[in-house]
Amino acid sequence: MSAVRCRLAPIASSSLPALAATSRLPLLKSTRLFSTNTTPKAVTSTVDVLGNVPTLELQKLLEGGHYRSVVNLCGPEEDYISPANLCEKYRLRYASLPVDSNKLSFGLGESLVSALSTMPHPLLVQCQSASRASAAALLHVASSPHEQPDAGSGGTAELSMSPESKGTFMSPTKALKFAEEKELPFLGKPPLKQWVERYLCARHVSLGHEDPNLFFRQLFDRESCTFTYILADPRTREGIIIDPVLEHLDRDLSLLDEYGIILKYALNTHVHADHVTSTGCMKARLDGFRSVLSSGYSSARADLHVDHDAKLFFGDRYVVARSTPGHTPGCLTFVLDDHSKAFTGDALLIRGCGRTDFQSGDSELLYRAIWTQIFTLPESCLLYPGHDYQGRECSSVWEEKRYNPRLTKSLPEFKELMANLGLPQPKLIEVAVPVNLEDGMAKIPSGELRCFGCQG
Ligand SMILES: N[C@@H](CCC(=O)N[C@@H](CSS)C(=O)NCC(=O)O)C(=O)O
Repeated sequence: MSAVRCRLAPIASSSLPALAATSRLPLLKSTRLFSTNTTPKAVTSTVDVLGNVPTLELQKLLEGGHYRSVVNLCGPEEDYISPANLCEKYRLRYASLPVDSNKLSFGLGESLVSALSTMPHPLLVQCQSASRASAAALLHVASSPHEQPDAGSGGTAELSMSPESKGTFMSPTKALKFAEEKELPFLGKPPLKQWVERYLCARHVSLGHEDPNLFFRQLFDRESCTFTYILADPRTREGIIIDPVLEHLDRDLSLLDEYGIILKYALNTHVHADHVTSTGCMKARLDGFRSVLSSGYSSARADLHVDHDAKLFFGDRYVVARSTPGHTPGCLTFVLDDHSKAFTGDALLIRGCGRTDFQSGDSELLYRAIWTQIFTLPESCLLYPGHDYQGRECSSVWEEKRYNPRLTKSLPEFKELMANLGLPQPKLIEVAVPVNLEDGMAKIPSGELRCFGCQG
């Protein structure tokens, strides 16, 4: 609440000065025009928004006994008719939460959501033009499950929460659709609209992902900037590892041991060109699991080749393989059963994507795969890439659909861009590709296959 001034007026005592209170009402300080939003607009059944209106009109609204509280978003420097005295007169709760359109922050959104949910309803939210008020009301709707339209309570099915979204927070797209249907005035103010979108996105992707039925760790290799992931069912202790790196075999085996994980599968999202997988060597050190690669690499070595839609179970949980070719022909994205997380390998990177200039890469295939197989996941789905070169850890479908500078281009523009990236070849490509085609094994002079690296 530190970002805003919040003054909650106590419910007035029984001895209310009648006419005296009216005479204390501040006069209009200038000839500023009143808002065009002079009648309350219902955002929900208990939250209305209103612009700046003349005292008598405000009085008529508040004396009727309908509202139980008023939240005023105007700052002290603005010309407006303060509802404070009228609230005192009619024994309504009153809060002043100035919203400066030049200082819109996440914290401000949190304060507004908190105020609008705790003030007694029916509630009137007011500002000059009802723009800030309608933005605040939308944040409240998106954050409050009981305020959200759903099929069961007469709302449109399209606006209802998807079962995959699990949490109680409305998706940014649904919330904005709701705002459009209601013709909320903030939509006409770009800074307010952008603030609302960003607040909704940040809340939406950060909620509902703490899953007590999933053990999850993200690990990093600084040399190749590769991410490795461990997932397990905490009940059965069965788990998987995705894209393990040879140099970290000891680290990963120790962690699996310390976590008490019974490894079922070691998955490679594709045949890597920049580092050697540890899946082959891991098999020399740990029993009971199978290495996995796409059936797109039918001649490559792996214990299991999987097709698009294959489910890989660990305990009661599973990931589904989705074919996302383009960086290489056999790239897979592994999607968690509840669509809360997806492991995109080198198909989709944060604000980027895998290069398509070697290993039979195909930029058109990649573009189509990302749009059809990844961007169709719920917007709240967290995306965990195979690499990040700029210190980022994860993203979401919502973010990448809007902010990925490559994938937001048209297909012809994307193809043009990908054909001219001009990146140097990965330093290890000549070594890594042949070894990874053998599941991280290498032929020793006698022709036998041994673990690459340990040669054991
Ligand atoms: N400098 C690294 C290789 C960097 C690189 O080419 N990364 C690949 C994924 S690993 S094959 C990629 O697709 N990058 C896309 C991009 O836009 O950066 C090395 O020498 O190993």
